Amino acid sequence: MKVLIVAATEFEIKPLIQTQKNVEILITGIGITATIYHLTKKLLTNHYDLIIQAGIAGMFPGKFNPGAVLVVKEDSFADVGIEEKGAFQTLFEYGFLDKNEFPFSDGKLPNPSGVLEKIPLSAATAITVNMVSDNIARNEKSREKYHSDIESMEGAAFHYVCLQQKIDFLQIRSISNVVGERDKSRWTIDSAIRNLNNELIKIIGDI
Ligand SMILES: O=C(O)c1cccc(C(=O)CC[C@H]2O[C@@H](n3cnc4c(=O)[nH]cnc43)[C@H](O)[C@@H]2O)c1
Repeated sequence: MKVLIVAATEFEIKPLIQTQKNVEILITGIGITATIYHLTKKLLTNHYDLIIQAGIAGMFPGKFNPGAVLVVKEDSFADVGIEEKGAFQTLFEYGFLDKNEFPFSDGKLPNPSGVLEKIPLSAATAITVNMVSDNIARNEKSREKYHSDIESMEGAAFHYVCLQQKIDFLQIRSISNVVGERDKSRWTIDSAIRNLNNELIKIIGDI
């Protein structure tokens, strides 16, 4: 089985890079734009049976704990839309896009592949943002709207490209911080990356 591992930064998958020399890796850079460009470019000339995106993420407190490693069952572009007189509407709500136009289902980007069920990790609902914010009210609105457990800056872009290209995929995220926490001394990046890579190496070994 031909597998590609995708990450926004080399830092997030350093333990994997250092120990698994035969794994093919793509570092996209942080954010939606860089992810879509670099992943699509890679897929123009290469075929993979499975693509795994791995990275850290912020959590909305409640369901999971810092350091938890999760598999994402559904992701959404949470801040792509129109803000008018203080009220935000997605492209679907504004009427620019049909919420069931492929690859969207009800405005979201689920992982439909059977691979997800074979992964022994808790499944999470995610949102993806262009702009990380410490605005508590804004973050709470996003969490309520999408029932999201975690937030990243690339996940939905990854789902979008893989669904469009009809390639099986997995998004694996470990929790490094609470969404909106900008004091990096309160992030648990080291343990999040350690746990993420341990699980990633197990998954690759089991495939
Ligand atoms: O400052 C550092 O030392 C540092 C080291 C490694 C990574 C970072 C990042 O800022 C990584 C950004 C990366 O992580 C995802 N992420 C993590 N937490 C959140 C969040 O609360 N909201 C959205 N994204 C988050 C994101 O996908 C970025 O790619 C810093």
